[in-house]
Amino acid sequence: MLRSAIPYARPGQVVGLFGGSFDPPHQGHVHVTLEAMKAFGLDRVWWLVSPGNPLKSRGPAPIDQRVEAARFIMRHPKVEVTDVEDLTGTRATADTLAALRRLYPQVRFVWLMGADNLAQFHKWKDWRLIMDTVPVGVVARPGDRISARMSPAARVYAKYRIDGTARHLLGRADAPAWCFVNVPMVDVSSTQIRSKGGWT
Ligand SMILES: Nc1ncnc2c1ncn2[C@@H]1O[C@H](COP(=O)(O)OP(=O)(O)OP(=O)(O)O)[C@@H](O)[C@H]1O
Ligand SMILES: O=C(O)c1ccc[n+]([C@@H]2O[C@H](COP(=O)([O-])O)[C@@H](O)[C@H]2O)c1
Repeated sequence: MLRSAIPYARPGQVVGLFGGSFDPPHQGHVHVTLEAMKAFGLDRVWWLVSPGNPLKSRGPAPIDQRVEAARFIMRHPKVEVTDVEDLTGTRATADTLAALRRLYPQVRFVWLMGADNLAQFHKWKDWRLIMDTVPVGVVARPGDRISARMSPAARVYAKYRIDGTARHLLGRADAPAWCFVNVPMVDVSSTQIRSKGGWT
């Protein structure tokens, strides 16, 4: 596979970063991307295909395979599928964000994730630093809306929550700021797909 060139963004643009294992990518990922772009006032979204989630013991399929599949499924002029963490040599999101902020000092980044990841967020390396550094956009996921809203991260950062009715302000908000959007949900996961034969 052709390695990604470092993606381009103009100074001042708001870029949503959507990190994931994408093992395999599916319509839930596409749905979250399009909803987040609309909801949070993003100029672009970069998919960060992870070399390996630091909290998952099971290694994913080879990154080239996941990037290729992601490019096949996610086709939108404002969305770019990247293997940026291979370029930066980072695994933990806090480290990836630090590297990207050094590389793009004039770009405004927003971290995007599904509700299941907000529920687990307090287990991530330097999670408070992430919250204090970039706005975070969270998209509803079947089964995880309540656990996300009651999660340690949601509670600790409760006063920095932007109400869903003001969601469009998130992209240009200063951190800490986060917003949970209760959009229509797509009930699909990579685990389900793998259990039905996965990539074949
Ligand atoms: N159907 C969905 N609705 C909302 N968010 C989703 C959905 N599927 C994935 N996401 C979000 O996409 C990001 C990447 O997820 P990931 O690639 O791990 O997919 P997954 O389906 O959760 O995989 P797995 O089942 O292997 O855990 C995460 O932030 C996750 O919360
Ligand atoms: O930084 C961490 O400690 C950390 C822990 C768990 C997940 N993440 C990131 O969260 C994103 C979603 O991961 P996943 O495996 O749920 O698709 C992906 O970019 C991971 O690198 C990051």
